[in-house]
Amino acid sequence: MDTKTQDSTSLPLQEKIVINNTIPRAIELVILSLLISLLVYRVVTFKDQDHYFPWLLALLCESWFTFNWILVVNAKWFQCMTKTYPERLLDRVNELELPAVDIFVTTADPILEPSIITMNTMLSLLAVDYPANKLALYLSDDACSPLMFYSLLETAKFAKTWVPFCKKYNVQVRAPFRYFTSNPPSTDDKSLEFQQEWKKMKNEYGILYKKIEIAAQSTYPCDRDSDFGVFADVHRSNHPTIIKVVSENKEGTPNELPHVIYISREKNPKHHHHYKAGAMNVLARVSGVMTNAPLMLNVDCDMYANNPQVFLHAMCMFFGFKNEEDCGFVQFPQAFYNGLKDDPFGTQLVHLFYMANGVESMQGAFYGGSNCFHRRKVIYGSSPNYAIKTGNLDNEYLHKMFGKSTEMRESAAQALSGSNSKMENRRIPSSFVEAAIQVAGCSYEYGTAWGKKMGWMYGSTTEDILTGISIHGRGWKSVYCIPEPAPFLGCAPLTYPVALIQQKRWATGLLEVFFTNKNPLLLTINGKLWFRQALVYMWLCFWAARSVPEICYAILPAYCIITNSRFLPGISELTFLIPMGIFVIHTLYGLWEVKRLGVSVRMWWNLQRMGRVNTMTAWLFGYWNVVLKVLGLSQMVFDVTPKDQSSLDGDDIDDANAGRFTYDSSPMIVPGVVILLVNLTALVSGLSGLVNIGSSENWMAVYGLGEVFCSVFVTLCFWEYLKGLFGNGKYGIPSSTIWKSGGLALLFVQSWRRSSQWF
Ligand SMILES: O=c1ccn([C@@H]2O[C@H](COP(=O)(O)OP(=O)(O)O[C@H]3O[C@H](CO)[C@@H](O)[C@H](O)[C@H]3O)[C@@H](O)[C@H]2O)c(=O)[nH]1
Ligand SMILES: [Mn+2]
Repeated sequence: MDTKTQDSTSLPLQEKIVINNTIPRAIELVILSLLISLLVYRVVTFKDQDHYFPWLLALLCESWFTFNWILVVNAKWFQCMTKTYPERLLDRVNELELPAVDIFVTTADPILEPSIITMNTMLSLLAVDYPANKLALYLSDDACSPLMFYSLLETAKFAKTWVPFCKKYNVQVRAPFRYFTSNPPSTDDKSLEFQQEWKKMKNEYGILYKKIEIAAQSTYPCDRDSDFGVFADVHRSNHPTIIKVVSENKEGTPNELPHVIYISREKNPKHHHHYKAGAMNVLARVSGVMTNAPLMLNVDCDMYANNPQVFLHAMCMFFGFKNEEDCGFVQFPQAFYNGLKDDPFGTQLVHLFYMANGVESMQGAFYGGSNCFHRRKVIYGSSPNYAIKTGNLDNEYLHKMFGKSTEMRESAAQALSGSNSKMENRRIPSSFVEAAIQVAGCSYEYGTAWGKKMGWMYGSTTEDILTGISIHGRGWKSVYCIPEPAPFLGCAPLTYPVALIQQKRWATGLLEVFFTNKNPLLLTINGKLWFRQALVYMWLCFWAARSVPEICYAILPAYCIITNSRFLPGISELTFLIPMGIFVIHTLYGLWEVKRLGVSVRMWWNLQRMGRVNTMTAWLFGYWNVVLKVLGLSQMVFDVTPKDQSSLDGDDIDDANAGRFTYDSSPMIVPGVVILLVNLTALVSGLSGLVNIGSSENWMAVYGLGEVFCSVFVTLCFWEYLKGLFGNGKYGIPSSTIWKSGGLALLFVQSWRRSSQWF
């Protein structure tokens, strides 16, 4: 063996890099000790207060904030990340040994999720750097849309030239809508042949785009007598299963296209379809009987693969750990190609970076619903290092877990015992269509473990976190992989009402997790979830619950100014330094934290204020949703986030107005407007009080400076709402919302004025 190969085979495929975290940790502890001092101070001075109510409320809120801060400190305590070396992979692993991967793309609505976006995602995945005979691409269409099917047929045809083109010229961005937005490559560095092919490809993509656009405009895009006959007279919420093998790599050659399969699972109003989690379970079963790859990748319809090496990075993780337990799944980050500058609505998840690096030192990344490679056997409920031989799995057990389909049970036994990774087991999808239709039926799951003990878990609108926690609860670890360039890019919400709906769904789903049997504390006691990881899950679950103390705290300063009471120490007292210290250090620390990520100060401020605004509006509704659900009064719905097509139509998004707040009549805005109005009333009444006192008296003694400062701060956080009160058209808050909120604000202020004497 020569030295070169010896070196490269001994080098690791992945490496954990520990990041020095001493200074942040010290600052976090300073903040924590200040918070605790504040609590002690409140308790000690409680009996000296003229007004007990604001003091008590402040104590309760601050106790919660301290608890939350402890969860944050725990989450970020050790920081590390895992680096991958795909260039070493093929020295260590023979291409033939690379495992097969079944790829799942979910879509649910051809209007909210334009099919051309989904098709670009498909194209980017068809063209990844990985042997095509190891891949099968499944598209789940919850809308049962003939347009989607038509688009997929056309896309598969286009892919026959697109994929070889990408591979021949090593194209970096393999989603055509992104690739062709940049100018034609300059002449000097590329050959004439490339120039010509580039133009030809661009032209062909233009034709595909046009075809899909025209089809989208007609009610029924295609000929009823052809392949599309099955779509005639179906209703999206009531129809039989449709499964079509769109393209098949029968010869199993690595340079052809992967298999492409269209699935629209059976729907019937009598059976709950469990939204995305339900779709994922159907995908797991259908792919189980059709191709049964040992690994699966799942992406949302808008998340195209932006880095063609992404599969190789994932394999560095799967092959790089000695112990498979250390790599239950591999999660790639969610980033956005259309992210608005400086994240005005606070939806791009940038600030979760330190949390992600923190859990990487524990059990590992959260499953984020998209951009994740799973082991099939992990999804099938197996525990780490639990060796199963096919013969050991008795039929009764398989029946109870996986359902009645014989093919399903056989394939599950293979997956659990690991025998599906053998090349000899390669399957041809079209010979399993019948079996696949059976397992995609809407009543197939009854009496089985799907959604309860294995598969994607039911019971939360954030099925990702629920599924991830149950995997960690069985003792698996996971890894977060952040290669350059960004592995996947998707569509961020582009308007405020859409961002609100998404935030509400997340907050709802996360709190729902707490009320299932996958509760983090339960899984630590009964399962194998690490205690510290459980605390991080708690931090996540409690997003919605944070709304209540935050709202109380945002209203407190106004209450105090209006009722002439106090919730903070006076400015002349030494103890004033405690809350001031918390505010100043926390602010500067937050600024430094995002600065280290290389984002602008403007973005920091947006994250700050939207952190507050989202908590007090969307998350409050998330909280109510869960309360109603726990009381049995309502059921959850998964509202799909609209994916914006304008960015790929080449319509310049109106730059001046991009990121400007728009409003609809959503009730979620009401609490925000009430908080704003109450604080404005307090500031105005405070000011007019000052005028009456005259200059001779010490006005500082009358109004607590701390309270006024807090009130101004809350107003600044809701500055966009203030603009919305006076805005026109969609930029204005609807007058009905203003009236409702105004009424509520008035009610609060009046009742405080009357009742404050008693507390
Ligand atoms: O009944 C449904 C509803 C949704 N989806 C699909 O689910 C995906 C995510 O939906 P989206 O509206 O884009 O939600 P987001 O809030 O953007 O998604 C984030 O949050 C979800 C819930 O936590 C995760 O499932 C996602 O992976 C994660 O990207 C999309 O591909 C949809 O097509 C379905 O397949 N069936
Ligand atoms: Mn999305």
